[in-house]
Amino acid sequence: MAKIKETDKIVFIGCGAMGEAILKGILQGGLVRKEQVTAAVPTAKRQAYLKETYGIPVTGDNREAVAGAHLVILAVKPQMAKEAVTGDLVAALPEKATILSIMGSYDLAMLHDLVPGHPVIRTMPNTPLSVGMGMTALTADDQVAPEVLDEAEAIFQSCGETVRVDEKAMEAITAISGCGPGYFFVVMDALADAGVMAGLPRALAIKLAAQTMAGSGVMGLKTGLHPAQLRDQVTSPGGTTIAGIKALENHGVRGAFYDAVQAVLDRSAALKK
Ligand SMILES: NC(=O)c1ccc[n+]([C@@H]2O[C@H](COP(=O)([O-])OP(=O)(O)OC[C@H]3O[C@@H](n4cnc5c(N)ncnc54)[C@H](OP(=O)(O)O)[C@@H]3O)[C@@H](O)[C@H]2O)c1
Ligand code: PRO
Repeated sequence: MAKIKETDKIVFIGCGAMGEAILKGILQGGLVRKEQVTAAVPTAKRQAYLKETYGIPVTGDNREAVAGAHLVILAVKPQMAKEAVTGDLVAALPEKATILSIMGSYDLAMLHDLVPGHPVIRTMPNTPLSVGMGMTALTADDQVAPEVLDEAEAIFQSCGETVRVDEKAMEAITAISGCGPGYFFVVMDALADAGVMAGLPRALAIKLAAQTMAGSGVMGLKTGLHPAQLRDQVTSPGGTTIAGIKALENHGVRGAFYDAVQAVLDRSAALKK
């Protein structure tokens, strides 16, 4: 894993759910010292929380935050980007600062318009980052120095897996791993509800559903087998699982996922207009 120099300053513009997950990963992973990180968020409550929890410098002034920055992580909602990254802030950026965005549906061209003259890295992480099990895709323009891209990747490796991709894959990746936790929590909740219907206490039903989802995911990763082969291992001929799968197929479970991914692609395209 690439090292981040002790003199390099990392700045978060916005530090909510995702920013905090990344912050926790890099501090706990020992990638940076807390003095090297600054977060800028507008509300006093969030500022106090971040300062108390992580002991990092926190400010409400984005311009002040980026002074001396090596890497600026844009972790605001895409709708807030223009409010957070003003012309004044761009003017205050050190000449060599690289911009790393985690904003969904915000492509490299839009990032260049937002922060002219700076190398930009676009990423798509996901919420399991907060428990060290994230999946992050990265893409960069050709102005990004290879060692800075290595550092960016190390940031996300401190809280999960990473993959470098061509930008044209980013929207599909958003629809699979970026939004995927949302789909799986719906499935987890539904399976737990069905367990409650079958007479299980709620807490037990949720634990069974969650551990089964986690275990199935790890099996997929560790065995490298095709999901259909893993499914076959559960389905005894004439047994119970195949009866359950038939019911899921009758309800169009596969079609539902195709539609979900297409809906994300459509929404992403609409958000860019
Ligand atoms: N959540 C996901 O599953 C996910 C996955 C991949 C990528 N993303 C992307 O990650 C980004 C952040 O999402 P999130 O879920 O972390 O959102 P979030 O929890 O709402 O955090 C947004 C942060 O931005 C801060 N903020 C708002 N206006 C600001 C401004 N003008 N200047 C500086 N900071 C400002 C907020 O500060 P206060 O707390 O003080 O209001 C908050 O800390 C989004 O662009 C999203 O597309 C999210
Ligand atoms: N969550 C963000 C959204 O819902 C981006 C990908 C995952 O827009």
